[in-house]
Amino acid sequence: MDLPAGHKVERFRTELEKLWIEHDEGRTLGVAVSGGPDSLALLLLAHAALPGRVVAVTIDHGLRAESAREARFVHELCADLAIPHLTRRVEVADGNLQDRARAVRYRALYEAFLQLGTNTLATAHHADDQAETVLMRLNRGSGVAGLAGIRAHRVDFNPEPLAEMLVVRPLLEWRKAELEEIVADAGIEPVRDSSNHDEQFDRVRLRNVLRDADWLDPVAIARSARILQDAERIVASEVRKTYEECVFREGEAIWFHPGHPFLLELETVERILQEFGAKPRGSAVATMVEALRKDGAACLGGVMAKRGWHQKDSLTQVDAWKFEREPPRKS
Ligand SMILES: Nc1ncnc2c1ncn2[C@@H]1O[C@H](COP(=O)(O)OP(=O)(O)OP(=O)(O)O)[C@@H](O)[C@H]1O
Repeated sequence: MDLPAGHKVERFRTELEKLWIEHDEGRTLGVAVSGGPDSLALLLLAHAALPGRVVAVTIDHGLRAESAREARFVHELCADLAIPHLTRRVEVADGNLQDRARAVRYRALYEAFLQLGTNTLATAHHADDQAETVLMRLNRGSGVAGLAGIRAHRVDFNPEPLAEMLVVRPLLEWRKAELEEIVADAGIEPVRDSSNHDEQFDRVRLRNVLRDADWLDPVAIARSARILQDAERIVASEVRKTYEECVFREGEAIWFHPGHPFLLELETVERILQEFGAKPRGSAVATMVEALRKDGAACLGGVMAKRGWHQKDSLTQVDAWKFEREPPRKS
């Protein structure tokens, strides 16, 4: 089997080193491999860049008839490359199938990788995935966190056994076509998931639009998302400061002293709403802040907000916004 060319392996190694915080020579990298072209390319790149330090896991959701066969195919490929590999079968209850399947998949991945001796795993999300995600969120009026897209790295927790998991996405600036080429050059026939073409999913419709719009550049979109991931961290620290200095809890009510840039008011109000257990969309929170600025009153997610005088202390009254739970409606 032909492994990826040297310059591709070098490019991958450079990207991985940026993400692999506290990288040390002996550390093992877990690769989540579905058997599709993207994750097979990730497996080949990782194997070439870190020989003897890669382990892999495949999750069999059992949602498609061929899934057990596909997991066996990945297992055999890993055996050929001497890569330790585990398959985990998971059950997904009905409901929001994709979200639910994702949560169950990550949990199972974490447990299997811990069993294989690593708490670091890579997934094969690439620039085309990132561009689809960012465009879908732009179209929903998302804020900074949404537009930051798929995170290049994130830390998560596995409850049992308790472990900090580092998830890295070293392929976010690679095009899908480049990954397919790596797999084809190795002479491997990847698994094809038919739901990747199902037009009932927004993502697939957008994928088709992107394919036909050759003037849109997914790598450029992915780079912007990366900048926004930094911006998100900076905004988060400003929001923490605003929260400490300008938000006051009084009994069941929360007061906020406004007069900040729109973005800070938006993020702070979103956090206040979360304190009441509400989780509205970013675009709805933006509408609420606009209404508060203009009319001094707004309701969202069971929380009402009104402009009023906040008696901050015996000497100071501040023109502020007061947030309270909406009273139960009379029948
Ligand atoms: N069945 C699976 N087994 C192992 N890894 C998987 C499986 N499905 C997906 N992955 C990993 O997750 C990556 C993204 O997959 P995909 O785009 O299908 O999932 P998603 O639901 O959009 O992503 P995510 O769940 O991470 O938000 C894959 O490239 C692969 O690394």
